[in-house]
Amino acid sequence: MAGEQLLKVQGVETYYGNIRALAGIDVEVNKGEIVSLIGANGAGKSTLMMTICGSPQARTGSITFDGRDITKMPTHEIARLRIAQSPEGRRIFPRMTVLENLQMGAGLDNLKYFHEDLEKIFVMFPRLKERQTQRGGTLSGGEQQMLSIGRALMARPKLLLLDEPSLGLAPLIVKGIFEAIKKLNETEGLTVFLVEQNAFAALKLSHRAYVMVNGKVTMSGSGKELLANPEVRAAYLEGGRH
Ligand SMILES: Nc1ncnc2c1ncn2[C@@H]1O[C@H](COP(=O)(O)OP(=O)(O)OP(=O)(O)O)[C@@H](O)[C@H]1O
Repeated sequence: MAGEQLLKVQGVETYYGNIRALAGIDVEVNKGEIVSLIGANGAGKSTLMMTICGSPQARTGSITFDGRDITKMPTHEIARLRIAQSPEGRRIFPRMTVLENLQMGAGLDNLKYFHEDLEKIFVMFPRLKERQTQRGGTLSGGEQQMLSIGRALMARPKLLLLDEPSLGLAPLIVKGIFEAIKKLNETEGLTVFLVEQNAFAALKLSHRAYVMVNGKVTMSGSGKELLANPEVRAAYLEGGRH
């Protein structure tokens, strides 16, 4: 049901050796929401995404997903609960074709929906349909991003985690990808947690957002509130495209 809590991150600390990358994070995502996490390089955004997926694991605090404690669950079990990730850098399989990459995303559980889901993704990203037989590694950056999102969607996620979908892409391509995310949310009720350096695009798209600085959440609010917030504007929006 829309509005119900789906993900709750409470007091999470994550370390790389002795270095504390997350210093007590509290974040919530409700069903049907698009929530974004913005912040500068090195703030810990990707680390939070990875911690939700169980690698690295949180040293303290708790992560609950769909009513289950996933804090110490191995990554493959977390994926089975239908959290799908489109990671930073896309990580598609470069030697496999577009179609094979999408098949890999579907996994064995979803084979019966394969053709239906594939058609949806081809409607969303017609470019992928045209390039079905092309190897992933030879796609353009934008096409690889579409493939990475498409592959994550083939898993029929309850929660889609997107790490920097706009990275290295031209503004027009970013616009197309963000519109596709918005449409998925509106038509299918897909819940999305998005990490972005492109704060303007992310805040415009999101129902709610968190600002992260040095491993801590320093601000949160609706996308609109944060877009209008002078501190956010000065730190993340001045000089940007808006
Ligand atoms: N594998 C690792 N080993 C050691 N330190 C790491 C590792 N990965 C990240 N860090 C450190 O943890 C901190 C948070 O990094 P993280 O990648 O989560 O930030 P980010 O907000 O996603 O940044 P960016 O936008 O640049 O990707 C940084 O100081 C980074 O150097």
